[in-house]
Amino acid sequence: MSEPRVSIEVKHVSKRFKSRQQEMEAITDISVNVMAGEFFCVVGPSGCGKTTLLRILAGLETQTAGEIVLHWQEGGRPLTTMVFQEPSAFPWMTVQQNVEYGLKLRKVPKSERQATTRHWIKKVGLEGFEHHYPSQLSGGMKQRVAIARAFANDPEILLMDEPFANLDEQTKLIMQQELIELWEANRKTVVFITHSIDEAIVLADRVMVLTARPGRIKQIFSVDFPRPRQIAELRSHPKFAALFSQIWTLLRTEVPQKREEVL
Ligand SMILES: Nc1ncnc2c1ncn2[C@@H]1O[C@H](COP(=O)(O)OP(=O)(O)OP(=O)(O)O)[C@@H](O)[C@H]1O
Repeated sequence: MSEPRVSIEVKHVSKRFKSRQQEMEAITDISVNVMAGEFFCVVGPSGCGKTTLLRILAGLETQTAGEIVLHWQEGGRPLTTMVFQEPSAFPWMTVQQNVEYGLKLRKVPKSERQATTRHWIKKVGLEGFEHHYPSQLSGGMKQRVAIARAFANDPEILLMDEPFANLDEQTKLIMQQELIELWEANRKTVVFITHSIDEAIVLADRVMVLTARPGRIKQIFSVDFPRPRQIAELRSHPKFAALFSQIWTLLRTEVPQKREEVL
């Protein structure tokens, strides 16, 4: 069997924010390879630089030191799509127009665009809501629009910044299960930021734990539950509890440092 391909190579990346009053190191010397088709989660205390790292991967922010290499078999820069914590659907566009947006930008022919849009609207359970505007949807439905738009775009790399953080617990569970199923059928390279250890464990192939700010790699855990995964079953698995406890033991040593800093 051939070796899995590296998709994202993060080499000694640091980021320092400078303002007139102060300089602040957000992340320090992060080096990690995310493999093609891997679901890679990042957890860490609030303010440790998770979003900063993701924004650097998306090309929205420039690192102060180090290098990001995105590998793609076809050469050039792979297509990268980001899903944010806040529902990011355009309020003046219908569900259908929102999902279609990236395809339109890339000038995908109309018939293919419409078929792809229909496919993803159905996949995320928004059939019947094609002509609704985001203001007519619940929070969970808006995040479904964002996820459908991201998958419809067919990116090589999907960057997700706490996409379920603002959802109620039941909707979150449903969305996690739906995301797992979509991903298991499509195997994008995903970097997924979360505050939630159990969200990371149910979704990820590996979980990277960062220290308090400036974020450094504390440890990377492999999550070897077989796929396809069923969240409800996983959570009651003894290995789930053991892994949760290992990650929490590491993270809790970081949280007090952060509190003292804030107080
Ligand atoms: N554009 C910016 N200018 C100055 N400082 C910034 C900027 N963006 C982020 N920071 C600072 O960098 C640090 C890391 O922020 P970041 O949002 O990456 O953390 P995070 O781990 O994603 O936090 P949270 O979990 O609370 O969302 C914070 O102290 C933040 O205030």
